[in-house]
Amino acid sequence: MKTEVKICGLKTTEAVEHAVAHGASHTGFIFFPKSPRNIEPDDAGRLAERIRGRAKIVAVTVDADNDDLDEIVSALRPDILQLHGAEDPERVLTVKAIYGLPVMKALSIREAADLDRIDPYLGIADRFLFDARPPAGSELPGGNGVAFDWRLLDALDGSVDYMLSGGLNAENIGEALALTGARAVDISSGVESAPGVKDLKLMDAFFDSVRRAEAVRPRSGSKT
Ligand SMILES: O=C(O)c1ccccc1N[C@@H]1O[C@H](COP(=O)(O)O)[C@@H](O)[C@H]1O
Repeated sequence: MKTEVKICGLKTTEAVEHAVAHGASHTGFIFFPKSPRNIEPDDAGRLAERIRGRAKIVAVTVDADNDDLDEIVSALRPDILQLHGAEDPERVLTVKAIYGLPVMKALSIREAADLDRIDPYLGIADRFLFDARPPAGSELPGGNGVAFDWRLLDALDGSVDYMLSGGLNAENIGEALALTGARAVDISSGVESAPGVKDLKLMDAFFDSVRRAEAVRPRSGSKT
């Protein structure tokens, strides 16, 4: 089975079209003003129209209120809402009820106990996104280019559906996939030449590494 790849933080036509043409299953648009990847909802909507139906469109938000979500959902018409803040299970349920969209809840992971935070969202979040804890002083809850210890996911119940994220790049994705058996991955700064600037060659290198890792993956899909 092909690994799902989400290229996140897209801001240009070139980057969006390249990502999808080269195998991105998901495209991510960031709505967080402090991020170098922040995009206005109308601009994201225009970009998304170019690839709608060919890849899933993901709106990435951080503790957004209903007014902001209304604007984002109306302009982007996303397939998935990625909630990357401190949204509790009740808020996830509310967002799902209002917008009728699947929610991918991001959780930051640094130590084994962080996996306990999954439980309250089971049956509520449609999918999880596991990212690293932001480094001290970072203003960004994600997109920091920092990885966590992927071995922590050994303790994960195999039925938990998730995207692996945080500090992935063409050099480490093979090891990340081999260790975790992840079926879906998410990358942002690892395919950038500068914060917020997507690099098409780095994207190609990442897709190549994912395909190489798939070629040696056990057919059962079990972890190596
Ligand atoms: O990328 C951002 O700037 C961002 C801002 C606010 C919330 C989430 C953000 N990014 C998410 O974090 C992952 C991991 O990023 P990276 O690969 O470590 O740079 C990214 O794919 C987004 O889902």
